[in-house]
Amino acid sequence: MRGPMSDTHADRENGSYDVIVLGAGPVGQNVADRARAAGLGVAVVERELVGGECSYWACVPSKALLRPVIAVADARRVDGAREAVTGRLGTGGVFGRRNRYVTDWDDSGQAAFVTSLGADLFRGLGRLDGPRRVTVTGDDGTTHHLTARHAVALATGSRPVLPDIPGMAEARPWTNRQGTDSSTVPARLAVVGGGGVGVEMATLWQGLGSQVSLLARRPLLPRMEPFAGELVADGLAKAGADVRIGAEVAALHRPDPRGPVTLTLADGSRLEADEVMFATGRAPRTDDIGLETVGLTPGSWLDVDTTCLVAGVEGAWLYAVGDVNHRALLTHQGKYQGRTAGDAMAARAAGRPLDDAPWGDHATTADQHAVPQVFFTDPEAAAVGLSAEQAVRAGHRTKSVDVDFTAAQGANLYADGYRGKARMVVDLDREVLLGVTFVGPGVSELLHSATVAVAAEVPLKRLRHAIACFPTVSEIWLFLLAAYERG
Ligand SMILES: Cc1cc2nc3c(=O)[nH]c(=O)nc-3n(C[C@H](O)[C@H](O)[C@H](O)COP(=O)(O)OP(=O)(O)OC[C@H]3O[C@@H](n4cnc5c(N)ncnc54)[C@H](O)[C@@H]3O)c2cc1C
Ligand SMILES: NC(=O)c1ccc[n+]([C@@H]2O[C@H](COP(=O)([O-])OP(=O)(O)OC[C@H]3O[C@@H](n4cnc5c(N)ncnc54)[C@H](O)[C@@H]3O)[C@@H](O)[C@H]2O)c1
Repeated sequence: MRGPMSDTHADRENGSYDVIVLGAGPVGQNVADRARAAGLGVAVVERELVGGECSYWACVPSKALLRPVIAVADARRVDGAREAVTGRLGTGGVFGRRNRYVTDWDDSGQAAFVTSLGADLFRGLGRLDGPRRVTVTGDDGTTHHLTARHAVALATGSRPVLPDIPGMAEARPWTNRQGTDSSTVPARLAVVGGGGVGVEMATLWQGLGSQVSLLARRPLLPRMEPFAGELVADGLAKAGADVRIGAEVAALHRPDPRGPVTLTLADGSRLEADEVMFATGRAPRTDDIGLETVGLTPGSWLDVDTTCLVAGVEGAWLYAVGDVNHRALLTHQGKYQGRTAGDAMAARAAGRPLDDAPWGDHATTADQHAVPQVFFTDPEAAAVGLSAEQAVRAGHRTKSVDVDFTAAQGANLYADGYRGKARMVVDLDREVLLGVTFVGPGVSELLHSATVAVAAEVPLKRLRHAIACFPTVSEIWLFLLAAYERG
């Protein structure tokens, strides 16, 4: 096998590369970056926009749109500042801000970044065509046949799932795409699904002036501590949204495509809205990427090892990174996998030993122990590691400590009438943290302190010497540790 720095002009003319990356979202770009940094010849294939769902219809536009909503809510929590907030949000300014952050859905900047790495960018649909082979079909029907000496990385992301409900096609529902790229505010918006997309979209569109109904079968944010979903539901209700837990949509009717949509719920009641959005989970974009040509099942999530190699494929050449491996459907976690897998490919290509023991350079150990996540709702919900219930289920001997943020003067000074809660889950055998959850205004920037403590397994005896500044929201740490010590 040839080592790194093996791509020559002739190789590229022949479509021969060290590494081929399918999908130029944030994750694919990170694989390409690391592989190029190690001197490998890289081809990147993208069928839509370089930058992926995250840049144009997910993280970036949603946070660009949510920020003005939260900024106004924050100001309204401070006596004196509140009086200065008059009127409604300027939707022109809000949508203009979003358009700037998504570069008007023009990917030339990110495409230039990929080529600046020294990677070749192929525009078109990439499909595996047997081991180490990829075919790219462009919109204009042109075809490129590529081969990979060392690795193919599948970074094709995920798409929204629409449940099989009568009338779905007629209802022309919004998904995360319309929820983030629309520039008109529906007077009434029904949002179905109480996960991350549902709660953020409900916060956003209610804040922009829609009358939002959030329909969730189960309590909100089921993967976080229960109090997170409860406080977020309270916040939405306070903002004027109609939050219905235990609601199930049975049928949809929209006889006039320009008219309202009627939702019939399982209890027989009806709800009329101007748009309905489904935020009911994701499916992997693996149905049409040639998985069957390498013995895998089209449409499946891809099982991977700690270096992100796909299980059940001979020869250590096929990697799956980001949403497609279903480890953690988060950009930052996918990028971490991309960096780790890119480094592992380079080590394997050079014949160097792998450092894939837990927390090694070629191991994605944080995927199991220290995944951080923030929902940018009002209040924000932020968590890292295991919830109390997950920790017990994983067999740990634990103690959970809960503190109300009003204990911290920094929180009270940050927002009058601050409402929020924190929990830390302690591993009693090792006296380190397994997980931490913060819910409250401004907690998103507090989360990284907890992520460092969980990932680095900082002993609690040492953590008590990490002093939070007075008077900041971070003072919550002092009260969590004191509550733990009190027993
Ligand atoms: C509304 C919403 C908000 C979110 N907010 C956040 C957030 O705040 N923070 C966070 O961490 N995560 C957030 N997420 C999750 C985040 O968007 C995903 O985890 C992230 O986009 C995954 O990155 P990826 O590169 O794996 O996939 P994607 O971003 O989906 O990129 C995959 C790329 O592959 C391309 N592709 C697919 N198939 C092929 C093929 N056959 N050939 C060539 N190219 C192909 C696609 O066109 C796409 O460009 C959010 C998700 C949604 C829906
Ligand atoms: N800020 C962030 O980090 C952020 C924001 C949004 C999304 N994301 C990530 O993107 C991914 C996708 O989010 P999502 O909210 O689409 O999926 P999800 O799987 O997190 O939540 C979907 C919800 O819809 C419910 N549901 C499923 N079918 C339903 C039906 N027929 N009727 C009513 N409810 C139904 C499920 O019970 C679940 O609670 C998640 O992994 C999430 O973490 C992250």
